[in-house]
Amino acid sequence: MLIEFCVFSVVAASFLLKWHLEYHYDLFRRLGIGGPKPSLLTGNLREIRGKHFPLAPKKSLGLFLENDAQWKRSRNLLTPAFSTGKLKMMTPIMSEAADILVERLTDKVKEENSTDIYSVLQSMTLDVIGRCAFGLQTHAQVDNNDMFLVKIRSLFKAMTKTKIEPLLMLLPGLNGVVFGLKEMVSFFHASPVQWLRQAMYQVIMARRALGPNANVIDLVQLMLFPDQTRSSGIHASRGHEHSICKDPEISVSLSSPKEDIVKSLSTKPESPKVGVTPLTDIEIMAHSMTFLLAGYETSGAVLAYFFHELAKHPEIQERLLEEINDAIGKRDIDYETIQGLPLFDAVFDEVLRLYPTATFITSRRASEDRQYGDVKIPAGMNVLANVWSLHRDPEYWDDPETFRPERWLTEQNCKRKSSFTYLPFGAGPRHCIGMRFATIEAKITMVKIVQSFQIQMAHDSKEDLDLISRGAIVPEKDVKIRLVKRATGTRRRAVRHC
Ligand code: HEM
Repeated sequence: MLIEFCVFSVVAASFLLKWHLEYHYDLFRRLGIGGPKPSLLTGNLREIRGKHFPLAPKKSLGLFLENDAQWKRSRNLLTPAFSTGKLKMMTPIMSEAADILVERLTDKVKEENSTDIYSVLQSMTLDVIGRCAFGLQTHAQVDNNDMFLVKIRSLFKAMTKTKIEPLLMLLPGLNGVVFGLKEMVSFFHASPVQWLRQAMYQVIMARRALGPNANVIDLVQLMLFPDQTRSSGIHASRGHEHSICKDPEISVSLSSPKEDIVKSLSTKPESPKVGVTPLTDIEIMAHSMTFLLAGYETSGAVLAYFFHELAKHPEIQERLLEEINDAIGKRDIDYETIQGLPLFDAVFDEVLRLYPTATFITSRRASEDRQYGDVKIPAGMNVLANVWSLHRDPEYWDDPETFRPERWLTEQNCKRKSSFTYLPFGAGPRHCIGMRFATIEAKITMVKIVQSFQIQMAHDSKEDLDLISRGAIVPEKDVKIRLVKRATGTRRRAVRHC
């Protein structure tokens, strides 16, 4: 009897599991959404892994993770930090980082026939975001062992290597448990996330100690004291030493023993004002981490794609140089001078059309049931825009696989930017908050590079880059190019270290 009961239970459980999986995998068909037929055991996992799609596009911190009223409040509080005025103040920092890049590459040209530009650019974008966002004088460009660089690299490496995706695909209910466990592990072990949080925490504490009148205006300061920094004439910080600040009074070492960060951070906002509830320390830390990761990963990859395409198109480089000479001449590059460079803008737009690096983060949750033709989107469902395919769809683009910046110089294609067929930075109220920051950084860097070097394909360059997805779509390994120094380069700006 017991044996019969056991056999019956196993058979019944198998039928139930089969029914559950069939029902689960049938969702898209029921909603009228086409696509490859899922297998009973693995769903569409094979197709997804084969094409290197990411599985958790919205797993991040800060703004990425927030929704509805919470997101709206944060976005309102953070938006002024990216105003034209604030960005103008940050451009000298970007320009200085680009000068260091040129110097570093000048040295490399003497020694190497082929340079991996991707790793060099990652270091530069880390220095830029470190300084503009947190006033940190990271030295990633000149020191490969810079702790921020080491930790951030190991964080992204770990993200590439994750082996839990298949499990989460089969049992989506485990999502919360797995991420909770990961949080716990990172809390008790010195994971890169823990180290970076610790660093952010120390910046926040140091800045709180300095108060609203500290003579700096970076993102942390703007988040801590939005009202004070909004109206004042204070300027962008050129950065502090790794121990956070040169001021001995608030100097703190990032390698100091671990503290219970979450407990010691305030969860109540300081001095709440009528109408606006300022960000709490925990929120500021989450937003800081988001800016750090978003600013480092996407911008480094986009600049690497820029180099790669220019190496393949020397004629465009010469036209860019002409444009710089006509529009800027010997003047220094700043916020104003980079505005009048239409060909540069076109090249930037075309790079982002072919390589929309953040393609898999443009998603929205449906707030109500909607019907689009035969497709039904139920309330609560997450919908992801497949920007990569959209940007290469022959229905919208002539010769879509070809790098052709000229397409952006026609009025018809310029209009396309506002028609939801071109979405490198997303769209609507939730579009990338760092869009102008990233654009200015890329343009300043590339103007200085084109002024200083000819970019060529090296003997070991790849015609088509191998790409991987780890949240953003980034080069899998090196991006090899050859640089030849031009006769006249950029002048090194006078650097004010204070
Ligand atoms: C070339 C570089 C970059 C690209 C291609 C890029 C792209 C994107 C995209 C596609 C989104 C989603 C937009 C949507 O859902 O409509 C996004 C969101 C976001 N980006 Fe960027 N990004 C870049 C650089 C940056 C930088 C430098 C920062 C910060 C300094 C940043 C911070 C953010 C944040 C915080 C969000 C979330 C916005 C929200 O949900 O309100 N990004 N980005």
